[in-house]
Formats: sequence, structure tokens, C-alpha cells
Amino acid sequence: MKITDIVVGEVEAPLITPFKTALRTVYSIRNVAVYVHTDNGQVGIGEAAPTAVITGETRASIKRAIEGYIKPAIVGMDLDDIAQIMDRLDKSIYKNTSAKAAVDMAVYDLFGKRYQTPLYKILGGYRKELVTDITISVNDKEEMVKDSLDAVKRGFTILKVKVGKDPIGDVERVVAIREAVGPDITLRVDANQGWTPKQAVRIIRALEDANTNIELVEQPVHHDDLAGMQYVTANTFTNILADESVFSSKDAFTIIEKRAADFINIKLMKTGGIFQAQKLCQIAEANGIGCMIGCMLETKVSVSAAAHFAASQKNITMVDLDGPSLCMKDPIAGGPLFESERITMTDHAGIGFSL
Ligand SMILES: C[C@H](N)C(=O)N[C@@H](CCC(=O)O)C(=O)O
Ligand SMILES: [Mg+2]
Repeated sequence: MKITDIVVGEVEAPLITPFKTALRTVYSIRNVAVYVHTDNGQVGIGEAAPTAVITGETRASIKRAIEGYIKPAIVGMDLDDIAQIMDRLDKSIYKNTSAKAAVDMAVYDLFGKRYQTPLYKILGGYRKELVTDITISVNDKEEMVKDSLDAVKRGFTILKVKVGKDPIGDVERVVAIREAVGPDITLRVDANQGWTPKQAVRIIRALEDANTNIELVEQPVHHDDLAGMQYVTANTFTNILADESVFSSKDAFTIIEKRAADFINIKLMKTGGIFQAQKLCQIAEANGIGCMIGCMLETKVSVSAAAHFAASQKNITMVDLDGPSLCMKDPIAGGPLFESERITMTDHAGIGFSL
């Protein structure tokens, strides 16, 4: 089965409430959809999120990378030569990881369809069900408490609380959320690079002293300040998770070597897709470092691909695949079942969409 064409389009989904982090505010998702065609009429689907503040990519750059570089590199290749396809994809253009991720997942979707097997089973099939957290956007304390209680009412037991935009008020925000939701809800905190190393240590120690029982703090400081990450990890008891600091396996290796974090957040939009994500996850596993599977602001299309990957890996111990839960509606039918915090894999071939 040969790859004959790659077509790009758009995938849109309005958000239930504005998504706010220390890095950006978004009101509606408008991502790039990718369709990979084969000579027997099969189509595989993928999605790329233009997260300029994290990956440097825009909708225009993603479309250009795919049409101008990736498509000429892999059209004509045989689907069964998947490792060679992935090698060409990786070398077709430097960085542009979200553009690569969209094509990678569409190729894997086709591969699953070719062998009439759900993708997570092709990748290893470790588990069938995942439990995701849901993001609480950074706002004033009262709004964050209300959003947290609403999320708990929707059935979520793990909240990912965004901070880092106004460091002075961050301890109060998290303490207020813990008091409101009670001790049984798991709280993760994501500063999205918003603190300095000293601020981070002060804030995290204050959260420890207030018995907020935070599961982890994600990306406390600037992504390239690895000495800062190391300082925060060494000077607090709370687990530190590297997100924006780790795109590639090499980044993971550096973080592990420097003991700059306790966990790593893997996102397909950072690794360039599933093939590279597998390598990163296995390097972490070999070093005793557990991983979270995360997403950018993505719809059910690419979040489903990430869910298949997460379900295949023993070393994915935490899940942040809340993209579909943040959207008013899904742009596509089929795929894994997203029911409140539970994501359940189905027996449909590939990622599971009927195109
Ligand atoms: C959506 C997900 N829960 C999340 O928070 N992802 C990123 C931010 C992505 C974005 O700005 O699109 C994260 O920092 O973990
Ligand atoms: Mg993060």
C-alpha cells in the first residue's frame, strides 16, 4: 500500500471557557487537519496545533512545512516501511514538530487500518482505559475556585491548576482551591515557565507548609533554564515535571542526567509524533523516570492519537488529555470514548474514526 497524497485542511472547535495560561489566552481552537491518502483509497487523519509560544509554529508554517517539505519526502513510500517513513519525516525539515506529528499520526492511523487493529494494540496495548485531569485556567482566585468546583461536578478527580501569570497571588489561589475541593481531589500545578527559580522555591515551599498536598509542579521556570529547574527540584520536596524543557529524546536525556526534574511531560506536538514519543518514553523508563502524556489545545482528532500512544506504554503514569473536555463539541465522530475523566479505547481499527 503506497502513500499517494497528503492534503491539509482545518479543524475547528470553540472552547467552553477561554483557556488561560502564563503564556497565552485562547478562545477557540483552529488547528490544521492532515489527510494522508493511499493507492487503495484509504485515508489516515492527523491534526497539528499551532502553539507559537511553545513550538514556534503557526497555522501557515505548519501547512508550508507539510506541503513544501514533508509531502515530497514521503509520498510514494510503502506503508509497511513505517520506520523508514518516520526517518524521512524526521529528516524532511528541522523542528516543525507539530507538522510532523500530524503526518506521523495519520500514517499510524493508516497502518492500523491496514492491519484491522486498533492503534494502541499495534503500539503495545498495555491498557485500555486512561484517567485524564482537566485544566483550570489561571484567573482570579474566586473564578478558579468556581471552575474547580464545576470540574469536580463534571466528574473530574484530578485538576491541573494553571498559575505563573501573577506569582504574588499563586499560593492563595492553590490554597483556596484545595480548601474548596477537599482532600480527595488530586491537584497538579502548572506554572508554564512563569516563575523565577527563587520564586518557584518560595511558592512551592509555602504550598508544602500549607499542606496543599500537590501531586507535582509542572515547568516552574523558563524552558531553557535547566540550572533553574535543577535548583527547584533539589530545593523542594514536591515532584517537578518538565514540560516545555523537553521536546526530544536528547532533551530528556539532558534533564535526566542533570536531575533537573522528577517526571517528563510527553506531547506528540513536541516530539514530532508517536514514533519519536516511543523513544523518549523508553529512555525515561530505562532511567526510572515516569512520564505524563499531555496535549496542547487540540481537538479529539490528535488527542485520540495521543490516547492510543498512552494506552500502549507502561511508563505513561499520568494523563493530561483534556482537549476534548475543553471543547463545546467534537469536530469528528468515533475514536476512543471520552466520558468525563475516563478515556476508553475501542476495537475500531487505527485511531478509530470513520472517515
Ligand atoms: C491543554 C493541556 N491541559 C495543557 O495545559 N497543555 C499545555 C499548554 C498548551 C497550550 O498552551 O496550548 C501545558 O502547558 O501543559
Ligand atoms: Mg505544561
